[in-house]
Amino acid sequence: MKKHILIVPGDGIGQEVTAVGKKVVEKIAAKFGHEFTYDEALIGHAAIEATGDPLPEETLVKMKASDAVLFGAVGHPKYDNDPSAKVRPEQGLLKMRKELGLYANLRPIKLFDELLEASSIKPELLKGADILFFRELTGDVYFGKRERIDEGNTAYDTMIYSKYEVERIARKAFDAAMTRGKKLMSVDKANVLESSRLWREVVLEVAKDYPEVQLEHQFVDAAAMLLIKDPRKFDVVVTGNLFGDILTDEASQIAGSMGMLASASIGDSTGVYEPIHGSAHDITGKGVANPLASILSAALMLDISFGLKAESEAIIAAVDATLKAGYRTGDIADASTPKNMILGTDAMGEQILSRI
Ligand SMILES: NC(=O)c1ccc[n+]([C@@H]2O[C@H](COP(=O)([O-])OP(=O)(O)OC[C@H]3O[C@@H](n4cnc5c(N)ncnc54)[C@H](O)[C@@H]3O)[C@@H](O)[C@H]2O)c1
Ligand SMILES: CC(C)[C@H](C(=O)O)[C@@H](O)C(=O)O
Ligand SMILES: [Mg+2]
Repeated sequence: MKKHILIVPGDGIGQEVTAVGKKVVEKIAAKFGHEFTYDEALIGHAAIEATGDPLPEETLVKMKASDAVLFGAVGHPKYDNDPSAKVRPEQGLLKMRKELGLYANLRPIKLFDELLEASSIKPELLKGADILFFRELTGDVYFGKRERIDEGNTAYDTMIYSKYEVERIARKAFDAAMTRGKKLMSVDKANVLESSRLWREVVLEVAKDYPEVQLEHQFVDAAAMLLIKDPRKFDVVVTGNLFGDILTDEASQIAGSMGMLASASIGDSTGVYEPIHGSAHDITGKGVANPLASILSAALMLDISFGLKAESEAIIAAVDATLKAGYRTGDIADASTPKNMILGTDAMGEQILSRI
C-alpha cells in the first residue's frame, strides 16, 4: 500500500517520542511491504520560533495533502508562565483540529496486564478495564466566544454546543458501542449547564436509532469519581471537549501513565494521531519519556486511516511482548522493577522494533 504520512513532532518530548513512533512505522512498512513516504512540518513553539505562527500555512497545506498525520505535542514553559502571551503554541493545535474538522477524538484506555502494578489504583479493581472515550474536539468552551471586559478585570469563556455537533460525535460513539459491549455512558453537567441539557437531549434522540445499546448518563463530577472507584464499569464514553480532556488525563492512571495513552483525532479530512500527553517540560531533553503512547498512536493510524489491521496488531503485540519481557520506562516502573530493566526513550523503542 502507498501512503504519505506527515510527521509533526511539535515541542518538548513530542520530538523525542515521535521520532520513535516514526521508526516503528518504517519497520512495519519494511516488514509488510508497504511504500510509505514521509514529510515533516512545524507546529507549536517550534513553529513560532521559526515563523512567528504556531500553525504556519505550509504545515496546514501539508496536513491536508497527506494521508495521515503522526503528531507529537505542543507547549513551552515560556508561555505557561506568561498568561499575557498573545501567541501561544496551543493555538496551533486547536487551529489544526478546527481546520481539519477533527471533531472526534478517540482515546482508548488500554490496560496492559503487565502494568497492573504500575497504576495507583488497586490491581483487583483494574484487571480487565478497557474503556474507549469519544471526546468531542472542535466545540465547547475551547472555541466559544471569550473576552476580557471591565478594563481587563473580568474574563469569560463561552461553553457552546450546537445540535449537529453533538449528534455527529454521539453517532460515532453509538457505532463504536455496537462493535463492543453495547454500553455507552454519556457524560455532561445537565443539572447545571444549558449546553449540557442540549447535549443530553440530542444523545437521547440519537439513542432511538440504537435500541440495542444500553445508554447511561452521568454528571461529570460523578463520572470522575466512578472512573477511579470502578473503572471496569465503563465501556464506551462520549463527552464534550473540556470534560473529555480532564477525564482522560484522569483515566491515564488506569493504564499506568500518561505515557501510555494514544489517541486518534478524526473527522472531515486527514486523521491526526497523537499521544494524549503534552510536551512534558519536566522531563524534556532527559531521554526518559515513554514512547509507547506515540507508538500506539501509530498503531491507531495504521488501523483507522489505512485499514491495516494486521500491521496495527503487530505493533500492539510488540508492545505487549516488550512489557512481558519486563522492560519499562521510568513512568511505568514499580518498586519491583530491576534498575537495568528501566529504559530510556530510544532504548525502549529499540525493544519494540526488535519484536516487530
Ligand atoms: N496535545 C498536546 O500537545 C498537549 C497535551 C497536554 C499538554 N500540552 C502542553 O504541554 C505542556 C506541559 O503540560 P502538562 O505538564 O500539564 O502535561 P504533560 O502531559 O506534558 O505532563 C504531565 C505529567 O505527565 C508526565 N508525562 C507526560 N507524558 C509522558 C511520557 N510520554 N513519559 C513519561 N512521563 C510523561 C510529565 O512528565 C508530567 O509529569 C503545556 O505547555 C501544555 O499546554 C500539550
Ligand atoms: C494543550 C491543550 C490545548 C490540549 C487540549 O486541552 O485539548 C491537550 O490538553 C490535549 O489533551 O490534547
Ligand atoms: Mg489534555
